[in-house]
Amino acid sequence: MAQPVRDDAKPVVDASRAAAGTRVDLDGVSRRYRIGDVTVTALEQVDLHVDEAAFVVILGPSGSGKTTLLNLIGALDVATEGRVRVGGQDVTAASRSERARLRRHTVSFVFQSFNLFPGLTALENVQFGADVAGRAQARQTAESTLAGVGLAGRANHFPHQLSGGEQQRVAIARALATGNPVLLADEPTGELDFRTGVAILDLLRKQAEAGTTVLVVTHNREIARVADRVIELSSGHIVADGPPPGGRAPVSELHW
Ligand SMILES: Nc1ncnc2c1ncn2[C@@H]1O[C@H](COP(=O)(O)OP(=O)(O)OP(=O)(O)O)[C@@H](O)[C@H]1O
Repeated sequence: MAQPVRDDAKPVVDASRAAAGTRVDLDGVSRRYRIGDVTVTALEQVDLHVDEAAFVVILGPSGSGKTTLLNLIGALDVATEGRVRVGGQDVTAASRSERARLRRHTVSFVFQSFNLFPGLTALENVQFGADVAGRAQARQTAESTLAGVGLAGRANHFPHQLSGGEQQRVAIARALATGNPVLLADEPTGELDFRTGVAILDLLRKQAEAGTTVLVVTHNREIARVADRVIELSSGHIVADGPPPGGRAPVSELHW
């Protein structure tokens, strides 16, 4: 049995980066895909300004543009119109190498589909995050981060030997081990049971409190209750933006 996520799990922060704080700004951002004669608009004229160290949840139905939004902020995709800035750096105008540097040192991702390396163990996957970000003592960082998500006992297991939820926790640990100041998570609790999901949310919350700017995509309205701010997307537009109704709830109050 894997260990549960530790209640005392500490956020992983590279103080030299997080202390600088990193805000995210989108101005008039659209993303359109052209497929033959058809144009699909994934995002339309989105303006969004996120403060450093905020814990933001992006809500919306399937196809509303949530993943597209994260991909643009994380420099995995380029806007068709408008400007995306991360920590003041214009991602839209950045060269390929500048975008690669941003992905290494500023923004880390938890993907919906995990994207773990099948030939690396859980620990090696997590250490990869720390190595790519150039962290000193990458091995120790990886070990403590993996323990923080309750998987110290699975360090030498390969992804195919782990359950979906365990793979998700390795993916989260890999993103945390970078120590990057912006964390983007696409449905990070989708594969997790209630208790593990709540513990992971708590870890992400603490990460934001320690200085990381955290944006979490979800379908789950209950998760949104723990955010500082909830942004709702519908058909590529922001249709609501503000604190959760009733104010921010502690993670311990969640039910799902
Ligand atoms: N590479 C692509 N080519 C064409 N259309 C795309 C592409 N990527 C996304 N889209 C379209 O853009 C819209 C938004 O997609 P996106 O993946 O951002 O939605 P989402 O809210 O993340 O959905 P889900 O919750 O199902 O993951 C959808 O209509 C989708 O079909």
